[in-house]
Amino acid sequence: MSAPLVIDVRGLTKRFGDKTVVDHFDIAVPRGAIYGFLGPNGSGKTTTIRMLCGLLTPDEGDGQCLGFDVRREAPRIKTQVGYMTQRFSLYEDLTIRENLDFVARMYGVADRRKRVTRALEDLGLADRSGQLAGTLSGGWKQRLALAACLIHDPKLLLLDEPTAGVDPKARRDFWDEIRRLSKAGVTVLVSTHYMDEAIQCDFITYIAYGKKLIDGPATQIPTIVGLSTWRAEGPNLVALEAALQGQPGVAQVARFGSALHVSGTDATQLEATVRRFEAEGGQHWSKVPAGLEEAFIHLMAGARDNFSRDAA
Ligand SMILES: Nc1ncnc2c1ncn2[C@@H]1O[C@H](COP(=O)(O)OP(=O)(O)OP(=O)(O)O)[C@@H](O)[C@H]1O
Repeated sequence: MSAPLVIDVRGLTKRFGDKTVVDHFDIAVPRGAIYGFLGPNGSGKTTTIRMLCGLLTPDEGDGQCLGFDVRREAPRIKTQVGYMTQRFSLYEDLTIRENLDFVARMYGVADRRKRVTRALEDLGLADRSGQLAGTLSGGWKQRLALAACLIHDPKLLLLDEPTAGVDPKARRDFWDEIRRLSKAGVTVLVSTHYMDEAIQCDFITYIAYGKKLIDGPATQIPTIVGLSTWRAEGPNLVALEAALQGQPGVAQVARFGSALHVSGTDATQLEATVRRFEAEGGQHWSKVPAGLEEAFIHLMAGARDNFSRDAA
């Protein structure tokens, strides 16, 4: 039997003035899932998250979050959600313990002092409990923010770019914690711009210009998009990149470290083009599985075209 849905909304729409920033967005998130929320800057992720947790009222659309109506029962949703905002939103001039105590008090947490002490220990913050939050490094601030949004044992975590600007070790530790929470039955909706994080999600939805472009299991997104990808390694990649543009079957050419990835949806045409370039020598070509990044670049190119048409 499939897991019950913790979030199930349809047609969610938000307008600011005459601008529609979230446009008929649907999402269904099963209990215990880690659901990645991706899209370029300004695509409407934060606005959607704020509608889901009851901080913003949708202009259109309906559905439930944690079994409560997103329009009519926002106060009840708020009590069971842990929301980590994009910017550090705790008090810089309070200590770590004081911040956690303040949040625990707001949520009316029972046995508050014990709960705060446990939170400090769980997240490895016990030794630093007397330190002012404002003096913490980015990684430790992020740990504190996570501890604060877990203090009332929420069933759903909404994390808005929680690892932006955090070093790789801290990001890895953070994701270990997310997986541990998910195993314990906590549902996680997390926005991110990092592909290595996206691939760790059970499901992904990708939004651009307020509209959902795709959703599905993270590992299946490239297959759903239907991309075929070839990798070119060797010298003169700048010239190769220019020469490949507009060739039959080539939908996109993108740099991946020291290589070029060339992708398209017409596998036969693309291979014919690749073979032609391969015959000229110079670079080493290999077929590689399409990744999430190629899939999203491809989707974005299509979305831009549609957006220009819409705007025209
Ligand atoms: N209160 C507001 N009033 C007017 N416009 C707003 C408001 N909040 C957000 N917007 C606009 O809505 C659009 C979507 O913003 P949002 O923050 O939801 O995007 P995002 O996908 O979270 O972006 P990022 O990845 O940069 O955080 C942007 O154009 C933003 O300027």
